[in-house]
Amino acid sequence: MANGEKITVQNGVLNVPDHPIIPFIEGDGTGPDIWAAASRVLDASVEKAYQGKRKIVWKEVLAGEKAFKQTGEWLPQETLDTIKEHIIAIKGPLTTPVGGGIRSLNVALRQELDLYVCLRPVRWFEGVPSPVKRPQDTDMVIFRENTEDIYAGIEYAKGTEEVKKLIDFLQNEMGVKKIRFPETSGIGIKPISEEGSKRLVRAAIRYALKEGRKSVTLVHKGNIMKYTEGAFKNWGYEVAEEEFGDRVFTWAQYDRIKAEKGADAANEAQRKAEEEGKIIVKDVIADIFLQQILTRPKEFDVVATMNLNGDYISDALAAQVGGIGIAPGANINYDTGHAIFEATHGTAPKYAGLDKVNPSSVILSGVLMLRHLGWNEAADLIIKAMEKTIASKYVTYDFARLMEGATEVKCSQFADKLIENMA
Ligand SMILES: NC(=O)C1=CN([C@@H]2O[C@H](COP(=O)(O)OP(=O)(O)OC[C@H]3O[C@@H](n4cnc5c(N)ncnc54)[C@H](OP(=O)(O)O)[C@@H]3O)[C@@H](O)[C@H]2O)C=CC1
Ligand SMILES: O=C(O)CCC(=O)C(=O)O
Ligand SMILES: [Mg+2]
Repeated sequence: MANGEKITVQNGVLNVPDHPIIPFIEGDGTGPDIWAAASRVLDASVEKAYQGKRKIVWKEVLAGEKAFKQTGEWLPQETLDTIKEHIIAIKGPLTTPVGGGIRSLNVALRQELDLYVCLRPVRWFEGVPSPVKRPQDTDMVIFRENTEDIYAGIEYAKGTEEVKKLIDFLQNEMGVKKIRFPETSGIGIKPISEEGSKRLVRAAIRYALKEGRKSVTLVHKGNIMKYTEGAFKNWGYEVAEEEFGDRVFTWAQYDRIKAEKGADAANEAQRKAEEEGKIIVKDVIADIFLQQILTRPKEFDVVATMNLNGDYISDALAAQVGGIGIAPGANINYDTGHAIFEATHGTAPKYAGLDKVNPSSVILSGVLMLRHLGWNEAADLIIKAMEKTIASKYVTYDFARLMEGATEVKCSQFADKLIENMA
């Protein structure tokens, strides 16, 4: 089956042939260097784990600068169709200009395929340099909503007809008096829906139950944005209690018990729930969360949040375990089975073509993909090789500059060493 076969889905369950065709986007900037390294590591792990019985058949699809050069389009329809058809894909980073130009292709891919969960696990590998004293205490899994929020792209530039119309509507029909400088404002709109929030929190709770995690924390700024972020929190508690009633204990329940029977009774109810192995569903306001992940990381486990908070939190948490050179991710629709695996970081343009940056984020995104396919033996080989390689201080520049006695290697050499360490 040299040409490979398509992955299919039935009732949300993947059917993975031994030679699945998996589309990949190489990415812009450092993408080509990283992808060359990552694909070699993924292939080697599959070869070693299954002795030739299984093999990924890679199929390149175009997006970003390479697509624009070859087709005149940034995100060709053919790319979207191919990914839709093959269910699973993996990608390198794509450039988004700031303050004008094309809108994010990364966001477009997520929205077009309705990949509503951006899953970003954050764990520490022994030996990785970190700015915190106990990086091993950070072990969280971010569920970032991936299709709504200000990422919906409803935004109008200062001085345009659109923004004038919108401001006029807000002032004259909605009675808005608080636009401080109406003549020179741009306006962005933040849609957050009940469906979008509930499907995200549902996925986070299911994950927590399946993986034996202890808590799901809803992170929001609901004190300020009451009907978007505050509503997200309320809908999160609703879905937890309505759909997972006997397997969770929520802080909304805690508050009700406290109001009725006092704090001791509420504490006792939570203690009992923890003892019974129930998932604690709690919430925290986003600003203090960013302090507490540093000061009390052990208190957080699965984190469910909206798009913008999730974007900030992803990079902040990645820093605690060694930075975005080692921060993987997956964009998933749990209903259709579609998923695109990608790193948390971007194109790091100043390092493009230097064979320099850390390929671990895309490699670990590949590990998430292998696990998603059920190919755990290959995934385990990569994790073991990564642990061994980092422990031997054979690392790319980002880790080398923070480690004593490290051997700094190129992106491709790091991949070579991982492959060697699979043996
Ligand atoms: N999903 C995606 O495709 C994403 C795309 N982007 C896009 O990428 C472009 C650049 O964004 P920018 O904000 O500079 O963020 P980047 O993540 O591209 O880079 C910021 C810094 O992070 C470090 N870094 C990034 N990648 C690696 C790596 N593989 N190994 C080691 N260190 C790494 C480097 O730090 P240092 O210089 O200190 O070594 C780099 O200068 C923008 O167009 C942005 O929109 C951004 C995020 C995600
Ligand atoms: O699309 C982009 O350019 C940025 C995306 C991003 O920051 C992310 O995926 O975390
Ligand atoms: Mg980001």
